This record gives sequence, C-alpha cells and structure tokens, in this order.
Amino acid sequence: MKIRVGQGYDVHQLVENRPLILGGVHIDFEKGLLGHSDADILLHAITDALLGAAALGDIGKFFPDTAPEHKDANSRELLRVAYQAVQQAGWQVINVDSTIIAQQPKLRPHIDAMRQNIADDLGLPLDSVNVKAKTNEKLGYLGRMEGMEAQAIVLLSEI
Ligand SMILES: Nc1ccn([C@@H]2O[C@H](COP(=O)(O)O)[C@@H](O)[C@H]2O)c(=O)n1
Ligand SMILES: C[C@@]1(CO)OP(=O)(O)OP(=O)(O)OC[C@H]1O
Repeated sequence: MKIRVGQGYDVHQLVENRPLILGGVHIDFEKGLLGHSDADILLHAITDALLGAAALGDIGKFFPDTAPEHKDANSRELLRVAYQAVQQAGWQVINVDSTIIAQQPKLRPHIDAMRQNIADDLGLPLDSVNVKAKTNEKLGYLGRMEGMEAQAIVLLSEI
C-alpha cells in the first residue's frame, strides 16, 4: 500500500470587527482573524497538508485570494473541494493531526466541535482527527495576540 504524508501551516492577523472561526466553529471572542475568506487558519492548514501530501500544490493555487468568488468563503467548503481533488488523484485520508497556537481564548471547550466538523468534511471517524491548542507563552507576535497560527499533518493512503 502506498502512503503519503503532508504538512500545512497558516497564520492570519487578529483584528477587531471580525468573527473568530476555527475548525468551522464560531468562537465568542473580542477579535477575529483577517482574511479574504473566513480566515479559518486550522482548516487552511489542513487543506494545505492534504494538497501537499497528494502533490497537488497549495490552497492559493486552488482558491486564489484575488478571486471575488472566494471573498468571505466558508473554509469548510474549500476543504471539501480540495479533498475531492485529492480523492480524484487516488488518495484517501488515514488521519489528521493539528495544532492551533493562540494566546487566548481557551480553545479546549471548542476542540471536539472542530474535530467533528473536520471528520464530517473528510468522511472520517472522530478518532482519526486530532486538534491541539497551545499558547505561545506570551512570546512574539502570537504571544502579543497580533495573530494566530495553525499547523497540520495528514497521512494519505492509496484508494
Ligand atoms: N488557546 C489555548 C491554548 C492552550 N489551551 C490548553 O492549555 C494547555 C496548555 O497550553 P500551554 O500553551 O500553556 O502549554 C494546552 O495543552 C491546551 O489543552 C487551550 O485550551 N487554548
Ligand atoms: C483562502 C484564501 C482564498 O479566499 O484566502 P485567505 O482567507 O486570505 O487565506 P490564506 O490562508 O491567506 O490563503 C488562501 C487564499 O487563497
């Protein structure tokens, strides 16, 4: 059986007057992430990890940030479209692991809802999807809450 690993990373600025959406979950917070789409860094990192594992390029190749049709896009839809391309290339996901780096708010209460969204979008059992959260120990731009970052890794196998 052929297998492939892929990694993804994303970062966006944290600003006022934007919703905070992580893993497709709307989180009540004083600021949100700035982006052309809904700026869901977790789903963008997972999308890039999937595309990377299948050697299909990256999220910006599939969904340019200059395209008006992607303005305020729901990143769950982008994830599903990217996964269709990965499947058409002959690959399926075995598991996903990921980390969100956010100084605040506490994300633990929202983690299982994020996992469920990702599992639903990728057609996976819940125990194949993991999401972790870390602060940046108040260091650097993440620690000053100027942005949030996400990292992801996926394993694919041949269909
Ligand atoms: N935004 C966050 C950050 C962290 N957590 C949880 O706290 C644990 C400890 O984080 P440290 O950065 O201090 O090591 C971490 O393992 C998470 O469970 C969180 O919920 N939300
Ligand atoms: C998702 C897209 C497209 O709307 O826009 P952003 O929300 O700005 O996100 P980013 O992670 O910078 O890259 C991919 C973009 O093409």
